[in-house]
Amino acid sequence: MEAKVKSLTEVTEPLIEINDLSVEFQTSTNDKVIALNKVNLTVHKNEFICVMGPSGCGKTTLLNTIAGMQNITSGSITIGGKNIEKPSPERAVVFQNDAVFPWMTVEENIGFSLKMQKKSKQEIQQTVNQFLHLVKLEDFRHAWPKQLSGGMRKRVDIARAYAANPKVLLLDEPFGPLDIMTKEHLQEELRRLWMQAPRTVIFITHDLEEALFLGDRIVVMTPRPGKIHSVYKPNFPKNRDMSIKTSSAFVDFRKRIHAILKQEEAEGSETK
Ligand SMILES: Nc1ncnc2c1ncn2[C@@H]1O[C@H](COP(=O)(O)OP(=O)(O)OP(=O)(O)O)[C@@H](O)[C@H]1O
Repeated sequence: MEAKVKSLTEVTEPLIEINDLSVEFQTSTNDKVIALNKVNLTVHKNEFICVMGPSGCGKTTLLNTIAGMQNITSGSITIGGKNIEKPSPERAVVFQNDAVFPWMTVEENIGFSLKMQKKSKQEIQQTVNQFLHLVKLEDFRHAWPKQLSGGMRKRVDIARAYAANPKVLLLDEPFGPLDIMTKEHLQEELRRLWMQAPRTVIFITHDLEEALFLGDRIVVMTPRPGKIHSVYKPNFPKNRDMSIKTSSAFVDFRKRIHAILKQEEAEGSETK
């Protein structure tokens, strides 16, 4: 059961079903680390979910498990009713450090996965052009990654993941290392891209404002062993820009979730 779902007004088709998911690790000293403990969550088709929580609460483990890169100890994850067993092109992952190939131009990077999928040259070119346009890099199609800024490379990385036409996009703190202005610019661009080309997105972040700006729902996890503490649906306008950050509804949500995170942090340090 999801805890405290706030004003869930839209009902869409469930796509990802996470049921009683637990993941344990064995350390080198043979100790057991419970990274996830009976996590339950339903993610709907074309929903944008942000996952937040204290460091070490299992956010990356959750993302890696959905990606099929991490074994499940118990419970299950299904996508469209099918169990996840291994990585698949239907789930594209974007990490904190971009995965842009330095030996390929911008357009070759964006078209790479389509080439691997043996799409026709014409289809590759069409999709590459569409995403170059969506991430506003048309003038840089022949540029090499080393000629781009960090923010531009991140746009290539997101376009590369998107162009593969995955059902699910998994993003693990993709804007973490960027400066605040670049970060906010990319947040607006990602939201705009998602509005124009909807996908199911799971976005991990430490940044509460980023989560509130980007997400349709915000999942707050507890300190290790990671569980879902609460799920919020702020219902901000679908089409949004940075100006919502100063709205009273945004400030109010920010305060509420911040208080929960502070309390979790305090409880976590008491039990250490
Ligand atoms: N391969 C591993 N072996 C042992 N323990 C691990 C392994 N991977 C993760 N852990 C532990 O599992 C817990 C969850 O880790 P995870 O990286 O998922 O947390 P996180 O919430 O993403 O953290 P952060 O926000 O700091 O990136 C942590 O205590 C971590 O030390």
